[in-house]
Amino acid sequence: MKVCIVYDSKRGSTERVARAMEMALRERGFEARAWNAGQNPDVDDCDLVVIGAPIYYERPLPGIGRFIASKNGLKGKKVAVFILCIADRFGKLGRRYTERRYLRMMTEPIKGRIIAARVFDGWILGENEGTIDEARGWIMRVVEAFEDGRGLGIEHPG
Ligand SMILES: Cc1cc2nc3c(=O)[nH]c(=O)nc-3n(C[C@H](O)[C@H](O)[C@H](O)COP(=O)(O)O)c2cc1C
Repeated sequence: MKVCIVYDSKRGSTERVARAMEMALRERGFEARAWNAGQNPDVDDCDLVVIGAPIYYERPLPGIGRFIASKNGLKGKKVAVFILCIADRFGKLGRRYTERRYLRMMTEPIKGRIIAARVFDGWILGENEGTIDEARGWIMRVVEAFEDGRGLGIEHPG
């Protein structure tokens, strides 16, 4: 099975998370590759496409939307989506907000089948090691769900 991770990132944290996922998958023997959305990778032969972006000024970085649009909404693909942001830190309201606004902006243009969506706690200065651990764990559970034909639903930090 081949997993393609496509991300956008301005200050590097989303790239770091995408690379951690790529490495975790490869360690377990999966074929996995991470690309910046600007490279516009061909994902036709990918079984699972993982899409990730950070939130800036209330919206995902636009490179990821351009990528999704350029692939006809990833129609016919199984897709997992993740975002990095900080709004999730603000209790129940923050969690609801990240789902209803941020994740929705990621998922709405996708025409493929979304099997998992995940909010990660981002960072501005100083890597968030907890996020890296959670990313490694999440991607393995996503792949298991894919193999079992299940969906994982929406998950938040912690
Ligand atoms: C200028 C700026 C604006 C941001 N705007 C938001 C925002 O509107 N909502 C939010 O939850 N996080 C916001 N963040 C937090 C980022 O999403 C977080 O730092 C993320 O990890 C950055 O990803 P990157 O390093 O891949 O660019 C902002 C961060 C910066 C520096």
